[in-house]
Amino acid sequence: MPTILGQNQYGKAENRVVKITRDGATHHIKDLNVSVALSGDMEEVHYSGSNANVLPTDTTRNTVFAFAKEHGVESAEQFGIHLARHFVTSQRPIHRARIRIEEYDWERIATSDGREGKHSFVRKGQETRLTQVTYDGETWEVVSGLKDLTVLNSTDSEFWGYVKDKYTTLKEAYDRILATSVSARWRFNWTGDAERMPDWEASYGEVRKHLLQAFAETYSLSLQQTLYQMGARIIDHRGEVDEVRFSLPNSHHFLVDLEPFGLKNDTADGAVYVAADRPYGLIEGTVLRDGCEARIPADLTDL
Ligand SMILES: O=c1[nH]c(=O)c2[nH]c(=O)[nH]c2[nH]1
Repeated sequence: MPTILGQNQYGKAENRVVKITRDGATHHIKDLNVSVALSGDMEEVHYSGSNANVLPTDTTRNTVFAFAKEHGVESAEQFGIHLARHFVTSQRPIHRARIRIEEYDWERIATSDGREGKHSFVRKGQETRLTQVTYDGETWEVVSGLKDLTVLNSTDSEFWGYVKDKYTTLKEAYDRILATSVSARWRFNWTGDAERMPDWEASYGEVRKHLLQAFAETYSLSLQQTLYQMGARIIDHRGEVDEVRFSLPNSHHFLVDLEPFGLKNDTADGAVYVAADRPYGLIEGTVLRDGCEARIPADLTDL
């Protein structure tokens, strides 16, 4: 043979596992991105196409989710060790398993009365803060905002009572995860008067705070309702802002079906979700101070 097979590995990459454990009303979240790479006696599948030694990548994916349910996720290291040991010791042709795990950290969102939130989280790592200042020699316009502020409520979210046609398959949800990565812009009503210039730094912190608190404290029947509440909370508390526009991807978290492995997986406790990447719902809207004009472009990428 003029060619020979060199190093090779295979598996399922980027399994987005979210596990919510409940300690009464206080929820804990473990959010992992798990990639499995296996190698061993894999010459035949490459040379002749015989799959006799191939544990499907689909099975490696199922194993990740089933292990999250059955054995828990104390730490990424412990979870990785458990998985690697399983693949190498349970499958004769597999000699090496490499489990890579990224873990995303979440912080609790404090409530408006200063208590620590029980089931509302903001992902650690700073969002990007944005501003756009326009001046034509006469008129000032300041629009500030943020993007990539990732938030999650592990309960207090439902979605039901929607229109159903022959293409509707979505099941009504009475207790779901609500998660989004907030992109927002808010327009200041400052007109250039140096005496009345807002404290931009303080304003940013306050707008962000109200946005987060409204997200955490709204019992949500739809992301649209949460959007409106976030905008209204900002307008109600911040006199310097007349208009807020949001673009909110609905980051779907689906309960994984673990029935085939004899595991019951419901929202009650220790639920394991797959954080789906694409497609995602995209909910966008503007909230205005009554009587004010909408000037932020509908497409935030135009700003
Ligand atoms: O909050 C939601 N709003 C929707 O418009 C929608 N559509 C959908 O499929 N799921 C959801 N969730």
